[in-house]
Amino acid sequence: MNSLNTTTRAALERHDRPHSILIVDDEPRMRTSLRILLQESGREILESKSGGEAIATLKTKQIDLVLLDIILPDISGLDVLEWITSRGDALPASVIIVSVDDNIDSAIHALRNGASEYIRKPYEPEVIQHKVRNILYRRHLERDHVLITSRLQHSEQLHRFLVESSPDLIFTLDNSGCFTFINSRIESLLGFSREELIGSCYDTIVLAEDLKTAQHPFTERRRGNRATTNLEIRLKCTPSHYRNFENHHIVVMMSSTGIYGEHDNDFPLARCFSGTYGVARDITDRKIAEETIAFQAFHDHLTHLPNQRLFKDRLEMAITHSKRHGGMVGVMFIDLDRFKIVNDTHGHAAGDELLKNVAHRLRHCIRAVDTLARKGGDEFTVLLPDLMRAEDAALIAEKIMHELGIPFSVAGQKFHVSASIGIAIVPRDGESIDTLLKSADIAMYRVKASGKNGYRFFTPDMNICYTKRISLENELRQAIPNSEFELFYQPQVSINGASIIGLEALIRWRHPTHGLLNPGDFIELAEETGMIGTITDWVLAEACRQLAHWRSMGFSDLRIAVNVSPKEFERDDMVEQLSRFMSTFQLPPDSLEVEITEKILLRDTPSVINKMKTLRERGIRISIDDFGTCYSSLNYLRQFPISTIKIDQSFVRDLSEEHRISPIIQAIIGIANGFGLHLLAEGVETHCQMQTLHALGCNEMQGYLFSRPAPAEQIEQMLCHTISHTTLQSPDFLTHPQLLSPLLTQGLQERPLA
Ligand SMILES: Nc1nc2c(ncn2[C@@H]2O[C@@H]3COP(=O)(O)O[C@H]4[C@@H](O)[C@H](n5cnc6c(=O)[nH]c(N)nc65)O[C@@H]4COP(=O)(O)O[C@H]3[C@H]2O)c(=O)[nH]1
Repeated sequence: MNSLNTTTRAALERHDRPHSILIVDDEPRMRTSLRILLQESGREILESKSGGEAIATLKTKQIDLVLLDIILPDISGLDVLEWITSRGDALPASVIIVSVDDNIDSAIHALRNGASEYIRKPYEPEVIQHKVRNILYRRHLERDHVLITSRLQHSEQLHRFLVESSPDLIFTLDNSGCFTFINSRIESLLGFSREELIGSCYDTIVLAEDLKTAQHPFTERRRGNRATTNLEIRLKCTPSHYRNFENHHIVVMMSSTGIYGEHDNDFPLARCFSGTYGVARDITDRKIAEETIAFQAFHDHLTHLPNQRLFKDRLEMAITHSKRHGGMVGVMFIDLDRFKIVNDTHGHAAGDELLKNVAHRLRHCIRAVDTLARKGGDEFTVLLPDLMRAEDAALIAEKIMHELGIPFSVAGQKFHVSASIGIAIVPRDGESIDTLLKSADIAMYRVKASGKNGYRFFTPDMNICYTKRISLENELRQAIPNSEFELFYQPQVSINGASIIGLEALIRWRHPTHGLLNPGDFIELAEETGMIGTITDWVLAEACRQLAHWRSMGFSDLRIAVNVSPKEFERDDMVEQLSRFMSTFQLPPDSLEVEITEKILLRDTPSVINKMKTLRERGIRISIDDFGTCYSSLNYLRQFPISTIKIDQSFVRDLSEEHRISPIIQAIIGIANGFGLHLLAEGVETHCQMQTLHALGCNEMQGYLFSRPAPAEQIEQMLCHTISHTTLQSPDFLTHPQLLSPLLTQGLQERPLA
């Protein structure tokens, strides 16, 4: 350690500083004669007349030599000497005792206690001058020595600090590759202690797979530009020091250079190679980040399967290979059937989990040389690069269908998954990536169109069907700007009051060439392509506008039901959008009913519940379409603030002359009564269905028996007619159910618009 304090070192470092001499004697004459005797250039002479004064000067000034009398008025000169030597300075002041005391013991005592010389008074001037010169010269040398030693110590300390606190591994190896030095970073980096590594070969810390690469850098003899720089190598961690990643090693970037020491005795001119010096920087985190980025660029983040970029790259290679060497390549397009329902009813977390499980199973259906990629959503593609026969692709498709046929278990629930698979073959169906993917996609759509859950090979005639779908999609985009949508309305009637109590708004698309299209022809496409949002907004605005118009005509109790698809109901701005339309057209809240499907209840998400609660708080009615088809539990009805349930037409259809009893309908009516909900049966087509429903206690109905969905103008005429037709009484109506519709129709013919 450096024993010089900063002041001392600073003083020592001032090389040109004059030597300072302190004369300590109570006799002024003695002091003056010594001053005269010793005065020369490069010397500074100071005087003290007592021991105390001498110590005070020594405390504040850097003194090289003290000429010290023993007999002083206060303390003894020997005490001053003891004070000087006991201070522990790196270079204490030299002391010459100048005394009248001729006792040999005093001299011995003084010399033993650190005095450099003992001169008896009276002294020979030459003697004292000579001794002072010698001491000052020796002191000069000592001062240099102390200074150099201090600088060395300081420099070593600094280097040690730099090496030990370096974030890099710093080491030296002898000429046989064994560690001679290694900084403490090794412990935090690999878990080895320095002691166990010193003397052992570098291969102790190098990963077995990298030993060959490590051989040169760890025994590096070269220097300068030719030496090892920035070589990546993997070092192993001790078992107790595994980091948070699987590989149990770290990656370092290493640089090393040869160390040359003393001259070799046999070759005095050659510098002798004594070992290798190396520095290694931990770049593991950077490597992991790089690998992650590279992986993410080519893989799907949910399933970790190759993404389309990587898939297309491999497909291109397979096509090139097939062109050069012949052979067939298969391209499969897999689309899970009705997967949207899983997302809609169970939420995205369950959907994602299911997709991961599906990906896992699909991976086990293909060979190692094949590539399974996720295209996005519920779509996957498979590359079969080395097919012997096209039929082999069919075998794989069958295997996939069989595997998917086994139910999946996600979040404690069972899911049944099926897929539609389209297959295209190189070179038969094309030799470009886009053509092949498109062909497989078209074949997959053909499977979907013909009932899903199957596979098909692409055939050229499929193109026609595909082209139709694409053009329908393009036309759908233009339907709103071209004002091609219309709302039809179907009356909802009260049997007891024999009146129209509400209307269900049902969208129609007046297609320029295909004529009037029902929602079944385009709503699914609108949902798939994301166009449903714009369509819903248009429907809501138009229904509110129309209702406001009818209410202004005096039909003030009329209400309208509007269908909102599950995906749309999830929209964040759904409630606000609805409220905005209602306030624009100044409609009372209970004049609007939002029809949602039972599937939404199954989602059971806080967002759905909150949205429903807000709607109800604002007075807007909510009805459940197709009630009873999804087996929703009674618990849902308690939890969700519903106002109306609609008996699905599939249950109504079952009611006939022979089967007038329907346990399901009875149960639904019981539930509605029990929960105090409105009840409405839809799809009522026959007299018998109406009477049975009425007998069971269902009073509100909708169906072709009363009226088909019709354009607003026709509905307006119906409304005017029912109001004016006072003869229509409930008992008549029940016994003659056809009364309403024909009468309305007659009314349409007979009565001009009011
Ligand atoms: N066989 C038979 N059918 C009857 C009878 N009475 C009514 N229908 C039909 O049954 C459907 C009732 O509507 P929904 O269950 O809400 O089912 C609707 C609804 O879910 C959906 N939809 C209609 N308009 C819209 C809309 O504006 N937005 C959304 N998202 N979906 C809509 O499309 C579905 C089909 O609508 P539409 O084709 O208009 O078909 C209507 C209607 O024409 C009957 O007595 N017998």
